[in-house]
Amino acid sequence: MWLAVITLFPDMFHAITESGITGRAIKRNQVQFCCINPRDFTTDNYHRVDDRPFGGGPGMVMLAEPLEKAILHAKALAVSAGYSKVPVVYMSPQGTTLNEAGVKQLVEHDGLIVLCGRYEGIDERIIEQYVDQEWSIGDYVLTGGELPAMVMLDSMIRRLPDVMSDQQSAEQDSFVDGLLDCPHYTKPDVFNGVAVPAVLKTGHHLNIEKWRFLQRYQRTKTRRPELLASVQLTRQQKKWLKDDVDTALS
Ligand SMILES: O=C(NCc1ccc(CNCc2ncc[nH]2)cc1)c1csc2nc[nH]c(=O)c12
Repeated sequence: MWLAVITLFPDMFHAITESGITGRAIKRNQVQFCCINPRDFTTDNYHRVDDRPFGGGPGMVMLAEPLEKAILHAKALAVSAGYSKVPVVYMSPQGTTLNEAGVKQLVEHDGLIVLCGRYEGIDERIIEQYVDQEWSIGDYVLTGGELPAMVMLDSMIRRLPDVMSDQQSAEQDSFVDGLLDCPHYTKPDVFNGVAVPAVLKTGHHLNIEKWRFLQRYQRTKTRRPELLASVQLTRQQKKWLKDDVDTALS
């Protein structure tokens, strides 16, 4: 996947390019990643990327011209890399709140240009003339769009084929079927006097799968009941639930 990020703080992106699964995917060239700094497209002596808002008010607004040049440069890079229609995504508090469905849609594209704002935001004419989608990562205020961009890109990159060591673990992600995750345990058997649930050491895979499902269902029901509305249970899972209720009532 071809990715270009437009940002005043390219060094921040070392967090995803230099380590972990995302760093490996970039090193393996499963992802082509670059940062483009609007400041490199300024022509004034002060390399201005922002200015005061028309109409007054606090803070500054990112200037349209350096952003436009950066976007056009990113589009030119995409074309020369063989990608024609590359959407422009703007990370914005006014955007749609990102979720797994949104990530799935985004990672279907061959290429993406991600625009990160700072200050109070960017000149509205850039949004009107160049932005295809606006995404937020939640209703809390941050200092810029870079961390939201990294959150979104991390979630996208792990979904690319052959990026996750065990594709299955990616598919079984709790958010894929809508349920929260079950508890996980590893050595030692007993930690501070607390033992691992016995079923996990039986090697009885069906019982283990049943236990894990019931844990996930119970956790979702207790912590995020609203998620249950969009959960599709398999016939087997429905039977396990029935068994569990019968056992509880017996
Ligand atoms: O650029 C981002 N944030 C920087 C930022 C923060 C505050 C303001 C000023 N807003 C004034 C206002 N808001 C409502 C009414 N008046 C502008 C820009 C950002 C990108 S995606 C995302 N997702 C979750 N949270 C985020 O902050 C972000």
